[in-house]
Amino acid sequence: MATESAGPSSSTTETKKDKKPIAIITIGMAGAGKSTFVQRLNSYLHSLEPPSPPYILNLDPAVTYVPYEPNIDIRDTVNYQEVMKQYNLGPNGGILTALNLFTTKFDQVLSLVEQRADSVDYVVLDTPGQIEIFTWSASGAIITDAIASSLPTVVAYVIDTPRTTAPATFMSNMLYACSILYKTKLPFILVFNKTDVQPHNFAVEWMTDFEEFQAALAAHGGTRDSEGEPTYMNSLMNSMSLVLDEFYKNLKAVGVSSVTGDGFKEFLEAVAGSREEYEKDYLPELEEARAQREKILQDAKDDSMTRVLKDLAIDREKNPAGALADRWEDDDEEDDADDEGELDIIDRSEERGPGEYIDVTRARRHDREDINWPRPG
Ligand SMILES: Nc1nc2c(ncn2[C@@H]2O[C@H](COP(=O)(O)OP(=O)(O)OP(=O)(O)O)[C@@H](O)[C@H]2O)c(=O)[nH]1
Repeated sequence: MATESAGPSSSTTETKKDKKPIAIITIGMAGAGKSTFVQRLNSYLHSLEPPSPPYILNLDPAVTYVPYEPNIDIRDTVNYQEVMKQYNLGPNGGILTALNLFTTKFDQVLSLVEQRADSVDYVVLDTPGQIEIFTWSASGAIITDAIASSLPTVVAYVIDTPRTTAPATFMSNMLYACSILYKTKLPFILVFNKTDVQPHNFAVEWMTDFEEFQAALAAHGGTRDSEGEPTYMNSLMNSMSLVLDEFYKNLKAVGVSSVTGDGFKEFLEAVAGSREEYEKDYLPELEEARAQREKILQDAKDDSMTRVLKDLAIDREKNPAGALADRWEDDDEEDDADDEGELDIIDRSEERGPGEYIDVTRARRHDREDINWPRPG
């Protein structure tokens, strides 16, 4: 691929020292091309002048092959096949449980990402193929919130353009995107992928010109019943397209081909715009929510402390000799210090560890005492 000049967010315009990297969470239906997109984005960023290699996280425990070299790979931490066997789960339950287990260690992932904050411009997350496992699970929400609290974050919603040319499919895809936007409230980019097979201008027209979409809807079969009246589905889609018209105003849309590399410059421009959006809209809300959470936590702590001190005073009054026994065991403190040093997440770029799985089978039997996976809830 030809060497590109530095994109809008690369080091020419962003000083690594004063700008945090931006996190790109790649979400999309199975087969939309997420992994190929991440791979192309990776090679595009490497080809910039100067190169801007991203820090990549693979969060799909079930994927057999990823076309890029992730820095952190969920498969190094959780053995999805073992999780399925161990907890007697099917494929989707296995993926969800593996993601839940990984999420319990996500603070370690964050600290590894933060260590790289000075040297990378982009942190890219590839998510499981089963979109709902990430978008509608508690662990997906925890991971998204954790990343978004720590770095400017944007969601890249990858769409299989050739498969979305029918108005009804297009609309259901947009409704799904809409639900993710309102759930995460993060800056959002619609990435129309596979434009080498199907250019995405039809989608841009439908998003910008409501009447064009109505005409496409009317031209599609099944919109009128035998008496020539609009069908229920047709009326529903008409009303929903009006709702979506409002939603499109909050979105950026770009067309890319993950095969040829077309459109990646525009994608990075959209990402740069999203950073501003994150700082202007998302960050103030986040800080307010965080301050509120901290206040609630502090109030609860103060309340508990007051009650503990009160109980303690009563106890000491009744039993003055017992107060002498109120000491921490030295051993406990040592154990705590050991726990803090434990590190289970592997950064592949620092330490190669093929086969370094955390074997949940053994972990449950306590062969490895440093790892204590919780039971999936
Ligand atoms: N023509 C064309 N094919 C693409 C493009 N991007 C991805 N593909 C193909 O689409 C198929 C699915 O791509 P993946 O990257 O595996 O899709 P995914 O969304 O990661 O799939 P899951 O792992 O199921 O989530 C593969 O056969 C890719 O080669 C593209 O831009 N153009």
